[in-house]
Amino acid sequence: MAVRETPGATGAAGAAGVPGAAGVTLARIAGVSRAVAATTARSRKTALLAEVFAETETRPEDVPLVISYLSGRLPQGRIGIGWSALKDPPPPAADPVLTVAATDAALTALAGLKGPGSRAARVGLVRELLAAATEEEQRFLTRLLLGEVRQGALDALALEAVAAVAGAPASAVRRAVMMDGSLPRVAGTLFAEGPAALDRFRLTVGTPVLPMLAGTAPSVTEAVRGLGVPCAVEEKLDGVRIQVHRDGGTVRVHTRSLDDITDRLPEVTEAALRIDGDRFVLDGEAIAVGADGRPVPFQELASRVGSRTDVGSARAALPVTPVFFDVLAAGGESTVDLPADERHAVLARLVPGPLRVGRMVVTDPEDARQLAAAEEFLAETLRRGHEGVLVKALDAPYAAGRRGRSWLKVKPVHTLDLVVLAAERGHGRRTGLLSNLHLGARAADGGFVMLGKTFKGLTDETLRWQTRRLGELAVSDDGFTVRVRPELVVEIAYDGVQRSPRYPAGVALRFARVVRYRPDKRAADADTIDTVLAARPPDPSPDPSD
Ligand SMILES: Nc1ncnc2c1ncn2[C@@H]1O[C@H](COP(=O)(O)OP(=O)(O)OP(=O)(O)O)[C@@H](O)[C@H]1O
Repeated sequence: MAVRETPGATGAAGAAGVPGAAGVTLARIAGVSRAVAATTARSRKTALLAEVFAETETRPEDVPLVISYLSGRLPQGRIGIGWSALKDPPPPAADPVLTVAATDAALTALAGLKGPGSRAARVGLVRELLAAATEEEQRFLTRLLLGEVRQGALDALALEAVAAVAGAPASAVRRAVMMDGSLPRVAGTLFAEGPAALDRFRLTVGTPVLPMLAGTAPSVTEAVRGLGVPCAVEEKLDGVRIQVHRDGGTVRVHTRSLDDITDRLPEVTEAALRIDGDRFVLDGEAIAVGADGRPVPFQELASRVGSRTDVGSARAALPVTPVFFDVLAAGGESTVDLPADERHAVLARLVPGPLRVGRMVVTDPEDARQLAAAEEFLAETLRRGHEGVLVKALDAPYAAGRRGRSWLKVKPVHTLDLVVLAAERGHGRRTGLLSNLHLGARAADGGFVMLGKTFKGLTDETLRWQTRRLGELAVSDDGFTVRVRPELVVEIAYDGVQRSPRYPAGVALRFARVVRYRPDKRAADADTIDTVLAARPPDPSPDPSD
């Protein structure tokens, strides 16, 4: 494997970290990463990024890699390299000649190794890669491979920098990214082909786009008043988000993270084929309703969606129904830019009433009687066993992939989506299993702040699953606590927040318990420490578990 470019190929400019024909070096990325983290000024960060993007002019194929590495993502996803393979690096190279392209080639080769002996081969390849890296590059690479390069806010800055360098309006780049879901990919095309290529990133029936997400509001009244415009108040159904694409006789069903689950939910395909229309994209929720007419708990539904085997008997045991609340395309034409009330009119023409979410409309956000009716709608929705409501501004377009300010969810049960930072080995009945989870919220600097631990709420099946999964993510193990790459998101119920000097934020969760894992979320989607503190004021009573 050739991970080292010959110094002659990069020339003097290459040695200084500026790309020649061979491309951007890892040293350059490590330097920019450090400089961006060290400045708080947004404009300076954007300028630093624009500078490095401009250097890829002769090699636009490097742009996706530069963006991915700077934001701490590996295009290969998980590659099965843990701390043990990285802790004793070989002597570093003297000069920075390792390019991002060569690094990517090495990691692709490494990720492709499977089967017996592959672990040793992976370790061998990683050592070869490290040997080609300078000391600074080794440090960056190690952090990258362990998932420690976290630049949460980088994507928005990188988008502005990409637009500036390519001479395209930021709004056009943002739109393309919404449709494609990947800034690295959009930037690569933009740099290679110019701004006209952005037109290609349009919503097309058959290609999933990231769904629009909701913010949170403490009450219906505050949500409606906060939006300040006519709103729809819709049932919040507790199921699995589905995006259904029908193109003639072909239907594809995608999850919120764009996984294709068509084969697992045949009922959804059948329902989509019964709709009177042939080229459309619908956004909704797959729910399961019990014999009593109430929705069944999400966990049961999740195991149905998660299992690929024996769909037939799973379906017989727990049939699901799609319920739609938005339309992204109809008659083959994108509707995402239409305001929500027009989209709803399209939805109502296309989808029969029983397959549409229950809703009411508030025409005047200051009208006390309408607000009272909206509060009553929430109460009634909860009585029928649903989770809460979504309040949606009727004048807003569909903001794919964004936690829009025009959708606000209101639900009484507060849970947090936290990231598993580590797990302790269990004892007694749980010997041999990873049990007590260390839970972290996202911090402003891209890291995580630990807020507590829990081993409650875990079923035997979940314990076995998490032991296996956390083992794969392990970065260190002192025999008691296994630290992991911060990737798994878990939904936690809790009774409040209390002061606790033992935790870095000075607060800890009271009676935290696991509700469910959220495989549909990434660590970047987890709740922030600010959300946690805003949701529940610290309680001055001491931590009973201290
Ligand atoms: N009427 C509805 N409109 C939009 N989303 C709905 C609706 N009913 C249920 N949902 C679900 O609620 C989610 C919206 O909340 P949000 O975007 O915050 O996702 P989330 O973080 O998964 O929320 P939660 O954990 O509260 O379910 C959607 O992803 C969708 O799955």
